[in-house]
Amino acid sequence: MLKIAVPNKGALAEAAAQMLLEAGYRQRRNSKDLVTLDPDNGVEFFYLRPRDIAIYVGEGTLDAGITGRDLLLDSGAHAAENVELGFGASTFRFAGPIGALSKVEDLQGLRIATSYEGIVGNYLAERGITADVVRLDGAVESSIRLGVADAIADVVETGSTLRQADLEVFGEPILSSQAVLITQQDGVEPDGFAVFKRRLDSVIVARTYVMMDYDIRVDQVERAVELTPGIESPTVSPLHREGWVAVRSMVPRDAAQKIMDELFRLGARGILVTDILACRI
Ligand SMILES: Nc1ncnc2c1ncn2[C@@H]1O[C@H](COP(=O)(O)OP(=O)(O)OP(=O)(O)O)[C@@H](O)[C@H]1O
Ligand SMILES: O=P(O)(O)OC[C@H]1O[C@H](OP(=O)(O)OP(=O)(O)O)[C@H](O)[C@@H]1O
Ligand SMILES: [Mg+2]
Repeated sequence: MLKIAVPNKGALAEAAAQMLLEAGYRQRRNSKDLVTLDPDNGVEFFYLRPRDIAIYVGEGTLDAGITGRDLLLDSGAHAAENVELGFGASTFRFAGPIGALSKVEDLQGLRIATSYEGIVGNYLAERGITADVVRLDGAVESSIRLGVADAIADVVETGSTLRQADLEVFGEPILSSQAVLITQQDGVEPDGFAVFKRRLDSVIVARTYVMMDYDIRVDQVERAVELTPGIESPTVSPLHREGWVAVRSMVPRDAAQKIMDELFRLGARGILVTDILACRI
């Protein structure tokens, strides 16, 4: 039985469960459940704090897990990223009172509040900066106003929490994070892991692409398929109407409208876009 760690709460929990459902796995019905067995698929899901997931996977107690790249790096666990899952995106940044700090070197000798002691400690050490890292559990943005820190290092998604606290980011982003599938570093691939990973990869493809169908005159088909090359190759089928063909191809979702405009300009008609529910590429 494949043992998979899933965030039990926090920013990644809902999206992770949703992705697993779309991949055809059973998920817990009650948000208090600690474990869910999916015997049909040979997987057991363990709902754990996202910060702890890399530890279980690194120790080999669990085969794989979903967590944030920032949490994985912060943990220092013996686990590695396997695939980016395309949700939970954020950056990890330094911030300070507006106008007070402009570069990472300005942190020398200051107090920096963060929940990510590992990442911040390594980042400063690599740059030869000595600062006092104050470890807090959350609501880090309040720490400067409340007098326990001079700067913070925290997750920034929309930036609205920083604005509320009259803080601004400075320096380069420390890292870009998102949800990732992790496995033990240098471990043997667990039984059944290839199928599990393929299912998640397929959800990502189904979310990233749409199916596009259109009719086009034969003399324009070469130009049209240049716009819609698909992943392997587009399907071109004859139409009853003389001199026309039907084309079917996967296109990136975020480019679909622009491609439709260009196809229309080439004379394509009956251009239809549909969602892909599931796939194996
Ligand atoms: N807006 C966000 N706020 C916090 N974490 C986010 C956000 N967007 C993405 N993440 C990611 O979620 C993970 C943090 O999850 P975690 O559950 O520890 O924090 P949380 O959502 O702040 O939960 P809590 O504070 O309730 O424990 C990190 O990988 C982080 O990059
Ligand atoms: O850039 P934003 O969109 O504002 O999101 C980032 C904020 O959200 C998270 O806090 P959360 O609400 O999880 O509270 P916490 O600090 O107590 O964990 C994170 O720690 C930041 O504070
Ligand atoms: Mg939080």
